[in-house]
Amino acid sequence: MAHSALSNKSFDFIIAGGGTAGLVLASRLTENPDFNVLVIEAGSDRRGDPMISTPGTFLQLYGNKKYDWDFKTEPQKSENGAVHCWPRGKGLGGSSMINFLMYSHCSKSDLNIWRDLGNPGWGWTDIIPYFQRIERMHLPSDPTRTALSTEYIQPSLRGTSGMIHTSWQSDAFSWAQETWPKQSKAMGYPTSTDPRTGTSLGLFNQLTCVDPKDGTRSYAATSYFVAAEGRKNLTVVTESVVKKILWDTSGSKPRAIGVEMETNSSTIQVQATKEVLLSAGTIQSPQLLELSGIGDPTLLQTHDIPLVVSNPSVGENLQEHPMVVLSWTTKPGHPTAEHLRDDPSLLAQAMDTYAKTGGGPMAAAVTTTGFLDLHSVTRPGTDWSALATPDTHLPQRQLDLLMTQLEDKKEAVYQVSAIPSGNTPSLRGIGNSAMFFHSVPGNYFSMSCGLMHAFSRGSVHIKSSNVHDYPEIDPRYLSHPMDVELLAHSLFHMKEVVKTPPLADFLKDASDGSGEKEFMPGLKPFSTLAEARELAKERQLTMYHPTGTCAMLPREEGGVVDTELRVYGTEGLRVVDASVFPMNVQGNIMSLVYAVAEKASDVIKETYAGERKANGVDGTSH
Ligand SMILES: Cc1cc2nc3c(=O)[nH]c(=O)nc-3n(C[C@H](O)[C@H](O)[C@H](O)COP(=O)(O)OP(=O)(O)OC[C@H]3O[C@@H](n4cnc5c(N)ncnc54)[C@H](O)[C@@H]3O)c2cc1C
Repeated sequence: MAHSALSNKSFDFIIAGGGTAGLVLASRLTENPDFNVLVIEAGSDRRGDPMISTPGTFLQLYGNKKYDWDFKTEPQKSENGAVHCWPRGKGLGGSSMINFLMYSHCSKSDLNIWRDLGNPGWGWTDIIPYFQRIERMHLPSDPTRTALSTEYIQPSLRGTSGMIHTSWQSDAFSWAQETWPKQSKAMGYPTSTDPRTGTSLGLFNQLTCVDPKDGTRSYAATSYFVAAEGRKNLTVVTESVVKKILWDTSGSKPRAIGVEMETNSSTIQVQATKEVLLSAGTIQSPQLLELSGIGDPTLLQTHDIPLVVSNPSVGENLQEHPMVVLSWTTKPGHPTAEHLRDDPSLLAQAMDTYAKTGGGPMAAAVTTTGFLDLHSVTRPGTDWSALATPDTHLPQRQLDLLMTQLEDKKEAVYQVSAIPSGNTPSLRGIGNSAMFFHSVPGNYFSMSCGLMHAFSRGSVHIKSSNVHDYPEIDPRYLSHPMDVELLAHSLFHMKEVVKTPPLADFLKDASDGSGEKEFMPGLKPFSTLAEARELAKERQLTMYHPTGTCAMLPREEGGVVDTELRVYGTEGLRVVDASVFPMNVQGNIMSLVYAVAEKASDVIKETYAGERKANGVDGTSH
């Protein structure tokens, strides 16, 4: 549809943001031919762009405004003013279009905590069917099963006919991938089980969102959107920005009746007869609420935005997975990413293999990951409960639940990952691509430890009434002392891991006789906890998993949406994306974003099922 033809047109549902969650909604809602749906997406349709579809090019997308909003955080007080780049996907598919393709899973306890926070219907058993519905898992070939030790997966727990392809590469296994599960055994970690069982510890090679048919990225635009694309009841406009929600304030509650949007340099209004659904993500869904008059009255007044609903919780409760990375020098003869950097003929060969077969190194994403509990990583003797200090940004109930998970021997406190490549965290404020594509001569291996349940809470708020002004993002990284201590301990543990064979056999010994492995140049040695704390502050990075800014919680406990994801105090308005997570969960969160959107689609369909019957559409009585 021509953008101009949209003006004053009406739809049953308007979805603001055609990202990960937005395209699930679009696809599922238009299964009902009676629903007329409009999706408005700020970015472009990048299907077919090899930079997106080739798994091996993802690290080059960050900071490129063609694909990435390229947000920056506020200077972080607890990190001597450090600024972090926060990439977010801009285009059909949103962040699923640019992410690392890792297909992970939350724990049973993570979701039961959601339920216990006042969200009946959102516990483990409630959400599991949606995980099944999302996934189309491809069994590994025999060489893959042997090389990557994939036997921990229980196929019976997995979806095999869903929208998102999950698989492992079929060739070009790296020494790091083959060694990783063996390292788990050598460290005495628990034997890995399928994360779908609800608990999952140890190191393993996880699934990635790659369609093995041609080795391409499987994401919201190539799956959910493709399934719905030809439907007459779906309209998708790209390169168009939702500016704010339109209201009817004549009833007892303000009702969302459409949106104001900018398209082709003009501003138009489009009507929604049933609902407006915000799926603009953790940064921009709260931005749109505030621009539309829902938020803290003082903040809205500062920006001359008329108050529609007072709710100071909008944009609060921001949570992330902070992580630290260490890198070591590899021994000669073990290929790393730097070999591709330094030898253009190797890169050309990899590209050629990918073009001809859809395989080779360019078809591989990161698989080497795992989860560890507190006691597997930290040094004995720390009084963790003494570090659980109250914080005005962290509700006491959340603090208590965080402590329960921290002390639970079955729960992951850390996600540990590895890649055969160096990393330069000092460039965290310059760009994520620059950090990975470092220019330090030599070959390296990196390991990271990320906190699954951070204690620090931040916020996202508008800086002006203009949708084009990026909001103020303040994760308040490491503002809680627990996070600093947990990361500091993990730095010591990583040093122990790399000193243990088989991994130790691939890394150079330090030349100073210390018995340590040789760090990548520029990395400061540390031997005391005080030094490790400082290093954690210098090297802490984003894991790209912000959540929680439009939390599904009781309103008096910081909630923005209820258990049907309706925005408190309004009618005809829901938020469906990662911003509704009340508390962050273990692992890479995309699978849960898909699951939340699948469940939301069911809830919305159910809301109007009665209406269809009442209208006699199903041939039933009035
Ligand atoms: C670099 C990176 C790596 C990651 N790696 C992984 C990984 O390997 N595995 C994993 O599980 N998770 C990963 N994640 C996290 C995961 O991808 C996201 O949490 C998830 O995709 C978020 O989905 P969403 O629907 O909440 O938001 P998004 O998918 O970001 O969708 C929001 C959409 O709204 C659009 N939008 C915003 N504002 C407006 C507006 N005003 N008007 C119109 N459109 C608008 C945006 O352009 C975007 O398309 C990663 C994320 C990033 C950024």
